[in-house]
Amino acid sequence: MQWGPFEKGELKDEAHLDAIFAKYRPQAVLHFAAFIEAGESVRDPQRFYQNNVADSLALLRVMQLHGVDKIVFSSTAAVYGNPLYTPIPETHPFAPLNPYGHSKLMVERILADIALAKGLGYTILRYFNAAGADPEGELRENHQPETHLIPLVLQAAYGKRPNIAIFGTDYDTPDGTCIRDYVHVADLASAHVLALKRLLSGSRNLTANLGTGCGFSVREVVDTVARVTNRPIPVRIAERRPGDPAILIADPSLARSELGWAPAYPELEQQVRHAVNVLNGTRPLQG
Ligand SMILES: NC(=O)c1ccc[n+]([C@@H]2O[C@H](COP(=O)([O-])OP(=O)(O)OC[C@H]3O[C@@H](n4cnc5c(N)ncnc54)[C@H](O)[C@@H]3O)[C@@H](O)[C@H]2O)c1
Ligand SMILES: O=c1ccn([C@@H]2O[C@H](COP(=O)(O)OP(=O)(O)O[C@H]3O[C@H](CO)[C@H](O)[C@H](O)[C@H]3O)[C@@H](O)[C@H]2O)c(=O)[nH]1
Repeated sequence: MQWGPFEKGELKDEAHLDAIFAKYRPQAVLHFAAFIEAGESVRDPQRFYQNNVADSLALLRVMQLHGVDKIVFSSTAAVYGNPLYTPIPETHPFAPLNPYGHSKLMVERILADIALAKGLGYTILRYFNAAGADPEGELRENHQPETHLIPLVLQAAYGKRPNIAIFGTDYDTPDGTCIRDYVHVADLASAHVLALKRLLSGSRNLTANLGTGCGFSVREVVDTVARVTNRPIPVRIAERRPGDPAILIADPSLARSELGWAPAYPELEQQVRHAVNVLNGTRPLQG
């Protein structure tokens, strides 16, 4: 893999952003930076709104200063809240359950308003559950603290935690546990490349879901990790986690038709295999 230059900085440091824009003269921005832990956003909403909304405004100010008028923004399925129906199309009503989801929806609104007022070109990508790891074995996720299901199940498989807690087994789903649409991080990356090319070609603004359209339950995730790692996984049944919808499955048809996007790694097993390969420092074995 060939990497571009890396500059570390804070969105709110407008002088630094200004220098970076002057140095590289970008044509467009891919905006991933955000606080992402929903539970933390409930405990400290101001910090989330400051970081995710106010600091995004700082980025948009610097973009405008440098005449950069194209942006791809990382949004989330959390804007839909508890879905009224699945699969979820982009036209589904918004009802975020926490400040994290609200903060993303606010930035979506800001982008649409600036597009109307100043002609900003944008693509908003609403990811469902990001999963997997770099298929080439170089990159993986590393959250501190980790709250996402798949990396936690992997920790349980390798004895780095005593067990995995399943948050609720009484949901209205076939096995009683929550269902999510896991989308491989490499497929998220390819959607960004397609979105960027489309934006640069002057196409109209777009808001699109990124998911596979298939759902897997928490138990299915645990079973898949057990199968891939060939290790037993101690499970603890726990209370429901507040704010968790029973089922979140994307209708990804807009991303397919508008971006020509089709996930290369829609299978949960393959996503888990890539995460395991990187975790163990091994190069990809299969697929
Ligand atoms: N992981 C998922 O399942 C998921 C799902 C939907 C949407 N998203 C969105 O995708 C994006 C990336 O998520 P991720 O899972 O890689 O999260 P992450 O926490 O691994 O990465 C976010 C990065 O942004 C940086 N950052 C945060 N605020 C910043 C600021 N003000 N200035 C500069 N840097 C800042 C953090 O230091 C971190 O490196 C986020 O916008 C998130 O909301 C993620
Ligand atoms: O220890 C755990 C951790 C999670 N879960 C369950 O596993 C499922 C997935 O949970 P994650 O925390 O991995 O992911 P979320 O669905 O909560 O949220 C993720 O996807 C959302 C969009 O779908 C948001 O974007 C959010 O930022 C992102 O973390 C949920 O049903 C959750 O209750 C457990 O049972 N035990």
